[in-house]
Amino acid sequence: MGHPPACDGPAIAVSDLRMRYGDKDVLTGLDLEIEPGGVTALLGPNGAGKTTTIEILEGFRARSGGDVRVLGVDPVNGGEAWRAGLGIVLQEWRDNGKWKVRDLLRHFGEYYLPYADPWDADALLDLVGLTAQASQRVQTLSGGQRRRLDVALGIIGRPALLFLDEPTTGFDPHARREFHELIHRLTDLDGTTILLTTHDLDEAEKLAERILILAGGRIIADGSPDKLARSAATTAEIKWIQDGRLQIHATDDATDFVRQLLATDGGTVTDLEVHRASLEDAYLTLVAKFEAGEAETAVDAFKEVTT
Ligand SMILES: Nc1ncnc2c1ncn2[C@@H]1O[C@H](COP(=O)(O)OP(=O)(O)OP(=O)(O)O)[C@@H](O)[C@H]1O
Repeated sequence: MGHPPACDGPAIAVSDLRMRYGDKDVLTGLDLEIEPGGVTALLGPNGAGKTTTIEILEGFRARSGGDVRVLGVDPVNGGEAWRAGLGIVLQEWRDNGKWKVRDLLRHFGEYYLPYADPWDADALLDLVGLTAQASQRVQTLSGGQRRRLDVALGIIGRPALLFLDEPTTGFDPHARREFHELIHRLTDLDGTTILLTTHDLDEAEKLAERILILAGGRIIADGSPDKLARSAATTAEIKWIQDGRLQIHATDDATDFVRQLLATDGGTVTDLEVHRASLEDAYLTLVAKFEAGEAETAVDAFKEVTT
């Protein structure tokens, strides 16, 4: 027994998902399909509806309309066995402070016994890098250690699908890098499907092979970080040093420009750098276009480079 029963089809299948709070439409027809395995990042400005979407997928929130299947089941009807297939790491929770780390993990692991073969607490502590803290009380952990414990609690039942809501908020760069390695290990080791929300574009680029951008109540862009970055601007910035002076040039054809530069410079060019638009550039451009009412232009620009 490894994973709890997973489905054969997509891990997540959503069509025409709608959510209205009072008279405010937050989701207005969201379509989404995620195949098992890999990391998908859900991005979007504050208030776009990321948490709402994730909560609907987790079965914590009833939707206003549309069709949703998570591990083949409508979350509204998801029973305990279905829930055991999900791992959930919420934005922040501060319970269980007096528990010792290993004891808390063992305790949580027992809940999964009817459905799955949970991680052994010590093996999991090793995986998340908390072996040295095993006998400490939870309230004495640092922020980064606490977050790693949150992840351990989220994955102890070997979920087929893991939701991470802004997992590295408040991490220092070292803790962030360790966390990213942990996420890679999870997908490599267990084939876990991961859906994460983040405001950190750099993190999305490092972790996810697929990026979804939510704005105006639906997904306005969907593709790899690389393709998304290229959608924003085809212009590259080229920097180099020549005769001891920094030179900067913007061009649509970086390869051709560099070829010509090197062919004609007589060997004096050094420190050559080609800078393409980053995912952050692409994201900000897309969302700005969207908010300026140029939704279709923004989406079309993205489609051009992804199809
Ligand atoms: N229970 C609720 N009742 C009424 N409105 C809500 C409720 N929950 C969320 N909203 C509203 O729905 C919109 C989307 O909120 P949500 O938290 O899903 O966005 P988000 O994309 O996760 O935002 P953030 O990036 O700030 O976390 C916001 O305008 C929010 O005020």
